[in-house]
Parts: sequence; structure tokens; C-alpha cells
Amino acid sequence: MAIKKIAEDVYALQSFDWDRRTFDSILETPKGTTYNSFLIKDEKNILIDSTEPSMAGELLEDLESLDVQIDYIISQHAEQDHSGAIPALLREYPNAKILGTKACKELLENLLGIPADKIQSIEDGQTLSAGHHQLNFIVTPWVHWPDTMVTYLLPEAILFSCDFFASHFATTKTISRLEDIQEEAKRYYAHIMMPFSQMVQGNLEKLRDLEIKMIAPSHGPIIEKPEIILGLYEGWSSQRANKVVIAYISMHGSTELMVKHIARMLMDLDVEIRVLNLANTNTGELIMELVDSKAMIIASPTVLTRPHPRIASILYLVNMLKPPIKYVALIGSYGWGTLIEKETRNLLGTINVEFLEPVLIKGKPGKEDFEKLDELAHEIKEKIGR
Ligand SMILES: Cc1cc2nc3c(=O)[nH]c(=O)nc-3n(C[C@H](O)[C@H](O)[C@H](O)COP(=O)(O)O)c2cc1C
Repeated sequence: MAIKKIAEDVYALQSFDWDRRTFDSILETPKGTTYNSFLIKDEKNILIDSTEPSMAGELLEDLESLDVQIDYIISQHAEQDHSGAIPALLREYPNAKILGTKACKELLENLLGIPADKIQSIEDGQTLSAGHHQLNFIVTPWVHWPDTMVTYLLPEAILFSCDFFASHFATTKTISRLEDIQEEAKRYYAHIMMPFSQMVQGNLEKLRDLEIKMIAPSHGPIIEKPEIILGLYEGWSSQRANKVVIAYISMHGSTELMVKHIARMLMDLDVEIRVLNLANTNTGELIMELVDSKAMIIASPTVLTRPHPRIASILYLVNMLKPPIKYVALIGSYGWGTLIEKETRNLLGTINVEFLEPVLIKGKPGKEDFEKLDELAHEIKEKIGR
């Protein structure tokens, strides 16, 4: 664990998980992660969030080295990577009071067995005076559970943002350049925030009038130039992109010929595209590309009447993560009979997209098939330009 002073009497206590390579068994974390807890030393000592249960001992050691008793624990989100060490903290500081939203209180009781009388639920806009410091609680639901809130600290103007604006990125640097944060922040947004892009917009609106000098999320680095991450979130959540992602599988090359043809045509039409062969692409790479795409071309051969299983699992994920795509086109080769269109529509059943006329061809594509792909490319160009 590392103690970093981020302002007078304000400390970041970061647990470094350098080797972690996946989160929630789905989100890749190539740069590891950190679990960040924050201490405000004042007349009342306040701890904001905690750490993974397995790292509770390190957090307790750091608090001991800072020689503090804890009066309040602010639980901004009940998930175990932030609140899992609270039971251990309560054993060490039995008089500490826990504050969280009403939804957070219920989850802390259910997930961590914390007694109800230890937790006070707080309302949006409620404040807490620590003495010299004042904490303002802003309820920000669905970034990323229904219980989430952020805390604005005065007079320092630090926003403790929990998962909002976080990234899985184990680094000892504080961030003041866009290049340092962009990739991991985008990966995090794509997997955690994208399904709730409208809630993200609403929560950004709630923060709009605050003067924020520093953002201190509960994973990854402290961000010294808040405008860089606020700008990225504004762009990602406002769905202004117009790229086309082509995700494909081809077992014997026919579907791949179709992909190469339509990709070439779209490039000739000056459409920004990204082509991903799912046989050798990480799922995360595709999900990140979808953050700023307006259309997706799914290219799959028929396997046992349905989309190739790798395509099907991607469709399931796309349906869940709700990228901002507005148009879906299905292309692919089959041998004798196919139900691929029906299955694709089923798998994308809950996202609000327009399905374009599919181009499904028997065997190897010929001249007429390529002409149909040209028509589809023109239609896509026309649609995304609107
Ligand atoms: C395991 C397997 C299952 C298949 N099942 C079907 C099927 O149910 N219906 C069909 O029309 N073609 C089926 N095919 C044939 C392929 O869809 C066909 O060969 C197609 O052209 C392959 O496209 P590709 O060259 O892009 O891999 C199957 C092929 C394989 C290898």
C-alpha cells in the first residue's frame, strides 16, 4: 500500500494490484489496478471508501502509521472492491459511523453483513463538516450500481468520484496529460459506464457547476487536470461518433472476401472504419471501438444454422453493453440453409438499432454479391452521415 499526500491533511491510501489481469471475469486489466481509499484528517477523521477485503491489512497498517482514529467511513459504493474492508475497519474502529446512500446501506447489510445500526443513509446534497473541511455528497446513481455517490471536498475542491472517471491502471504517477489516461479510462468506460450512458450524461450535468481542481477516483491514478477526463466522458456518453466497426469470423475465406470488399468500398466512400477479425481480437478491443461507432457490420458464416459461436457471444455482450450504434448490418456466407438473421435479431433484442437489409450469400461471393455489398456500403454511408 502507498500513502500519498494529495492536499493539506488529505491522503490517498492506494492498494496496488500490479498483477491483476481481469476484472469481473470479463474486463481485461493489462496495466493492473489500484483500490483507492482517501483519508481526511481533521477534528473528525474521515475515510472515503476502503479496499479489497484481501488488502484490508495493508490499509489498517497505513492508518496506524498515520496515527488516526476513524470517526466516519464514507461508503460511496457497496461493491466489495471499495467496501470489502469495512468489516475489518469496524473491528479496529468500532465507534466509526458509516455513511452511504439508502441503496448503499441495504447492499452493505446484504453483501457484507454490516449491522444496520452502524450505517446512516444520506440524501443527495447532504453535507458533513469535519471541522476545517466540508464534504458535500452528490448522489450519482448507476455509475456504476444504483447505490453510487460522489463526494466534493471543500475548501480543496477535490471530487472523490468512486468508479465514475476511474481506470484500471496501476501507476504511481498523478495524471495531467490526456495521453496518459485515455486508453485505460476508455476501456473502463466501455465496460462499466457505457450501458448507462444516459445516466452518465445526467450525472455529468449534476457536476457541471462545481469548480473541480482534482478528481480522485477509487481505481487508478488521481487526475490533476479534471477537464481532460470530463471532456472524454462528455464525448463518449453523448453519442456523436460516426465510425463503422466490421466484426467478422471466416472459417474458409468466403465471408472474409465479403468483408474485404465492403471495407474497401466504405474506405472509397471516405467512411472511417475499423475491421476486427474476432478469431484473433480481444473482446475488449471490440467493445472499446464501439464506444465511438455509429454502425456495426456483423460478418459471420452460418454454423449449424446460426451465427458462428464467437460472433454469437459478441452479440450477447453488445446487447448488454448497449454501445451507441444506431445501425446494424449482417453479411456472411452459408452452404445450404441459414437462420442467422433471426438469431442475430434475437441476440440483439434489447438494443435500439435499425437493422439494414442483410447480404447473405451461398458459398463464395460472385459479381452480383459484390454489387449488393456496394449498395449496402452506400446505404451505410448515407445513414451515418445524417
Ligand atoms: C461446422 C460447420 C457447420 C456448418 N453449418 C452450416 C449450416 O447449418 N447451414 C449452412 O448453410 N452452412 C453451414 N456450414 C457451411 C458454411 O456456412 C459455409 O461453408 C460457408 O461458406 C463458410 O463461410 P466461410 O468461408 O466464411 O467460413 C457449416 C460449416 C461448418 C464448418
